Amino acid sequence: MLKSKQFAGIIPVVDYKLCGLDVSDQQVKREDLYNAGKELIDAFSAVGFVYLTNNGVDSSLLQEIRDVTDRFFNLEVALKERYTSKKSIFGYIGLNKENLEKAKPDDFKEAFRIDGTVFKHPEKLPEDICPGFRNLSLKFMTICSRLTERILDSISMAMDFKEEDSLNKCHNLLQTEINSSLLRLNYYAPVDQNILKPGSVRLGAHRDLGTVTLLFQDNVGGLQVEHNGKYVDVPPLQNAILLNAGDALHSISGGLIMSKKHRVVVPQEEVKQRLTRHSYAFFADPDDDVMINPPSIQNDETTNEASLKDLPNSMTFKQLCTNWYSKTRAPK
Ligand SMILES: O=C(O)CCC(=O)C(=O)O
Ligand SMILES: [Fe+2]
Repeated sequence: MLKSKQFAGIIPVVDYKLCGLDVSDQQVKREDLYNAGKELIDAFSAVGFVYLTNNGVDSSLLQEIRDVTDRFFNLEVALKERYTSKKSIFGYIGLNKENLEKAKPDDFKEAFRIDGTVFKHPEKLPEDICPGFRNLSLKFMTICSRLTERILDSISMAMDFKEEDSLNKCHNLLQTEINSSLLRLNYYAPVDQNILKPGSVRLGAHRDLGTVTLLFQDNVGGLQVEHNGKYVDVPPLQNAILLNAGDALHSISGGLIMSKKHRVVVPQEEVKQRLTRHSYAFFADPDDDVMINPPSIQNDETTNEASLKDLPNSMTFKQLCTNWYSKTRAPK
């Protein structure tokens, strides 16, 4: 039974005011973390997604991030491509350069990926062509990590995990190069029907592979989640962060928490097609050396899940990413 009283469409809404970042580490109460955790788990096990309101992330920071990303993505392609890395997934990725859903044309989006290596190598950020990018993105990543720690505490307590098995113990190394957690700044340009291939999506259907994703989206819409065999709209909710569980949390929770497929479609209305869509996704992953079971096969035609059968029952998260995800999915 879902305890949440409020919903946005089918997405339960959890009020995090007693646990959000406005409350200091010293003041936050275990009981409040536990109660919120119970609501999160209810939502994750029913729909896989939940909106978190009163989370303490400052809306003026989000506006600054939006301004700086608008400035960056509006630069000439050749300038942005100076920040595309050939060796890693860090940096700029151009329009139609990725494909999360093999049956569809390439994803109609641009993005900039920032992982934990940035704290040692801030020169990987495009500060010279986009002043302000560096400080803002580092600040934003730090805030996302802090909120993630609270959320993982809430979930661990509500799951009755022992202190030594808590989710935060598996995410000790957030913001380092031995944890693959990542901030992806997504920029979905206005859709030009003349160049769009039939069947195009802004982001192909996929499941997230880590523990929990914090998604900040504007009010344009287009995100859909698979629910009871159908794709259902996720209506934007102002000032709320959308959380969704990934495959790693599905495994760690013994299958209780659902990692649901989702996608971003091109809006039907022409007025909406002419809008730019912004979203920022912070993907929290377990540390590289955390032992994890491969997710149970979820009948997912978008990836080659059959290859899961060849995997051992338990391996490190890093091995899982290298042996399976990198062969079956586009990088997150
Ligand atoms: O842009 C969005 O709203 C969804 C992004 C997403 O699902 C992802 O980045 O994994
Ligand atoms: Fe996703």
